[in-house]
Amino acid sequence: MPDLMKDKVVAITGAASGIGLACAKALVAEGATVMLIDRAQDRLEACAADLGPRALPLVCDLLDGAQVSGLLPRILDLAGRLDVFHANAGAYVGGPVAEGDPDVWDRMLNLNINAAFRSVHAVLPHMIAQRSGDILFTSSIAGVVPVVWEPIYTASKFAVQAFVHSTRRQVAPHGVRVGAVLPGPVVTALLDDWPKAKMEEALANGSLMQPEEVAAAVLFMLTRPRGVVVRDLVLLPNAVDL
Ligand SMILES: NC(=O)c1ccc[n+]([C@@H]2O[C@H](COP(=O)([O-])OP(=O)(O)OC[C@H]3O[C@@H](n4cnc5c(N)ncnc54)[C@H](O)[C@@H]3O)[C@@H](O)[C@H]2O)c1
Ligand SMILES: OC[C@@H](O)[C@@H](O)[C@@H](O)CO
Repeated sequence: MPDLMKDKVVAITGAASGIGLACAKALVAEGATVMLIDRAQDRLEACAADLGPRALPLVCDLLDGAQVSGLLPRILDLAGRLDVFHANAGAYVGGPVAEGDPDVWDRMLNLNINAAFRSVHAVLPHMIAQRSGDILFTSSIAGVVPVVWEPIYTASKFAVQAFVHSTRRQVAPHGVRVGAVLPGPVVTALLDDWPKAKMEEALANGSLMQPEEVAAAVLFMLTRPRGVVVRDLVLLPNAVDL
């Protein structure tokens, strides 16, 4: 069995779909025990069953602050330790600001920013105490390029980038690494919001990646020597002009 992640315990949010699920598969295949965290209980349990005994489902609504605060004890109960926390869950809203619905923005901003930061807050003391660990975000190309067709989503991922860079510097002296993978468009349910014509054009001209490409990048990031951090890894379909 490949064993690049043998004996490591990894927790991934948004693991019942898309990029989170692909990362879970890649890490289980490399010997990790993976806590699959998601609110979609049925999908989550089906995914965990599919991945085998080293994939453990943990149902959590990340928009519920109390559930997020309780994540660490639940992870430790199930897996005994925590080496990697992958704050991956996120949502997408695109379109013109003038025509947007601020209540819809609020739900996305709460998930992409507040829930992600709260989840890191819940697990960081454990990593600092053990003087080792990895915090990894799924950010986006929209975290470093102001994407004109998705200003609110772009703002959410710029916030993620600011958090990654500043928190990384706080916790590096404690042996904890913080980094982000920043993909361009990936074929997942997240892009259901894209106009049909845009999706068809992207599929036809090769400007969409598969989630497995992101999982391979995540595995690369997590398997660098402990003294090296990949702070930002931007990953684009080469046909994307961003
Ligand atoms: N798909 C892309 O093009 C793309 C590109 C760059 C970055 N990203 C980022 O990748 C991450 C994952 O997105 P994806 O494309 O795999 O999307 P996805 O929709 O396939 O998966 C998102 C998962 O998050 C879960 N989730 C949503 N709200 C939740 C909540 N309140 N509590 C718990 N779980 C919740 C969903 O149930 C789902 O399983 C997001 O942060 C997204 O911004 C996606
Ligand atoms: O729209 C371009 C990208 O921002 C988007 O497809 C993707 O990065 C979503 O995170």
